[in-house]
Amino acid sequence: MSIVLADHRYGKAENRVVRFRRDTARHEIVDLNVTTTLRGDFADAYLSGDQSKVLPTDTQKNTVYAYAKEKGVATVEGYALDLARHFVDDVEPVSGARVDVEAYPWTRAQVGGNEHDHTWIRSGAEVRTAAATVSDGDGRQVVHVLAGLKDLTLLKSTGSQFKGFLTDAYTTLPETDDRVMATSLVATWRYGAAALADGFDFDAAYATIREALIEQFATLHSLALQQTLWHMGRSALERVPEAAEIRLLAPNKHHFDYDLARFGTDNHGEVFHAADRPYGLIQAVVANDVFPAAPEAWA
Ligand SMILES: O=c1[nH]c(=O)c2[nH]c(=O)[nH]c2[nH]1
Repeated sequence: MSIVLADHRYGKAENRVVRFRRDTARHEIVDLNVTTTLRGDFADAYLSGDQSKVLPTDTQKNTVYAYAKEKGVATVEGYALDLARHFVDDVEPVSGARVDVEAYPWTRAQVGGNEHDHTWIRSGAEVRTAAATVSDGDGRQVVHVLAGLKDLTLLKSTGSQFKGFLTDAYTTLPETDDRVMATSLVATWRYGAAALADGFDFDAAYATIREALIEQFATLHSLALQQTLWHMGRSALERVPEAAEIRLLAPNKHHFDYDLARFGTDNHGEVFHAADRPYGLIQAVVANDVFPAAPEAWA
């Protein structure tokens, strides 16, 4: 028997970076949660405790903050990419880096009917995400950028049905042709090489995909959440041809008609019990077959 050290990686998780731009009286805010993960020649740190090749996670943290100033955060994807490239290109033992970024949304406070210059209100629960991975291998560098969103909570009060499903001895679910459909969407898409060239507008692509996802959820008469996810993913990739694939993860946040007949009251789809668990968990990967697969982008 031989016990070996298998996969290992390390980094600084959840660096909370708030970056302002104060060049004019109208300030700008970017509010981030940044996680660095490094892979490379670090086995000795585990096997013998030799730290000579270990870039401390404290240094990684400092770099995250320094880059927010030195390189700026023009887009979250670009910032993640700058950091990931730095760790691989400039720190000898590092052969692979992943930088994950979450961006929290703030909207300007309305004061006297006008947007305030330096006061914001934290808006919504929805979080924008980005992840850049850079790895050395076979004499060339492989770069991937993922972008996405999470906690986008969507609900429609009609336009959704679920019937004709498989039944067996344990099936009790009634068929319905008018139900509430709700989810808290996680969507992550991978950009192809064209998006990694300078000048690609990550913000515009993000807005286009977000809009496509919401529009499909709203306008498609849904036969199942599975069908809705397929249409969301397809529409996103059709509208942003630089996106190679999109992964969708959607909890089915069940809303059950509350039985008011017990009290002699009709309930025509007006009063529901919003159950928080268990929930259906529907997932799909939708891909544009023009692009080669890249499972390593997700590792
Ligand atoms: O859209 C749905 N898909 C399912 O697979 C499923 N299963 C279930 O009980 N309700 C639903 N709804």
